Amino acid sequence: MVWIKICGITNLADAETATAFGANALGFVFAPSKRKVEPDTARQIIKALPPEVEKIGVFVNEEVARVKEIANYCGLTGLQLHGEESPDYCSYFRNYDVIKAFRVSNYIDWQSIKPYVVNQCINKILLDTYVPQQLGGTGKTFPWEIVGEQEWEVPVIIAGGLNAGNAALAVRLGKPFGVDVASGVEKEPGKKDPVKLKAFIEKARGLEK
Ligand SMILES: O=C(O)c1ccccc1N[C@@H]1O[C@H](COP(=O)(O)O)[C@@H](O)[C@H]1O
Repeated sequence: MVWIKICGITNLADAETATAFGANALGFVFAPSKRKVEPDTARQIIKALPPEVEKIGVFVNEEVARVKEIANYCGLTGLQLHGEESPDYCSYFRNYDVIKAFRVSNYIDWQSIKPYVVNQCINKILLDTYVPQQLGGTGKTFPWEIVGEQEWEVPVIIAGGLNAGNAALAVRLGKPFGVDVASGVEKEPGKKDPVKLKAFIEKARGLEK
């Protein structure tokens, strides 16, 4: 069954709704974003969530000490490093599930990803759509078939522009370990739409009636 992360959680109601519909992981953005959440808020939400739900902090080129401080304070279980973090940087977080994001246009630059895999400093790869001057949450897709054409040595997550209308195709073409969505299940930035959330999870998992 495909692993699903719902990103850009800013309030408990959305976190509980996504969890009830079967999300495996929730994402909390601590980088500059329309979905940015304060550590105090994230901590309160995370405290109320069941242990089996993964709590992933999203960071972009943040200082190592600050990432560790927020992760510890909030009770994060994983880190999504969405900037230009190096393999050495990633290896500072051995106690966390480390997801390294790489931005993709119409091909995958395996040479830039390989050092992270060879050094075993990450647990998962996330492929998000390259949009100049935007760090994430772009709402734009890339050709998912380029993921499915390759053998991966670590679990791969597809992100970028996913929604209930395209999730099933992304999973069929890309054959990923998981999918991640932020803007495609929102009413407005930082507020999720329960109807879109439910439909996304059902479509990604092929469970729709
Ligand atoms: O969601 C954000 O605002 C964000 C900001 C900075 C870095 C990453 C961010 N989110 C990640 O972006 C991708 C794609 O999002 P979308 O579904 O296209 O809106 C996803 O991996 C989010 O985790």
